[in-house]
Amino acid sequence: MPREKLDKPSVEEALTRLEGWALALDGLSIRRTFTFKNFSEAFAFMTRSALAAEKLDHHPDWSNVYRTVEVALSTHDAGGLTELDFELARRMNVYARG
Ligand SMILES: C[C@H](O)[C@H](O)[C@H]1CNC2=NC(N)=NC(=O)C2=N1
Repeated sequence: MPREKLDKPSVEEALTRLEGWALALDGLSIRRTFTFKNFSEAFAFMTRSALAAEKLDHHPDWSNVYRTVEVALSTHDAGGLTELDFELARRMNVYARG
């Protein structure tokens, strides 16, 4: 999976095909807040996402409060967004659907 930084038009195009995520104000990450029925569902989502992150060798910046999970994805090594961020975001959207 490529780790080259995507240019702004590519980021904007990828975002139009990605439900629920927004570009951070600084343009360096994409963000989404997921809300679940309860803590167990939130934590199950985090477990699945963590395993996917390990497989991709690409890891979320996230925090969990009770039944919400706030996620920011960026590629620190590239100093911005890459295809890996969008791949992990797509997988997280699938896991959130249950
Ligand atoms: C050496 C290792 O591949 C890198 O440090 C990876 C690990 N996971 C990572 N995750 C994220 N989100 N960004 C990175 O730049 C990154 N780099």
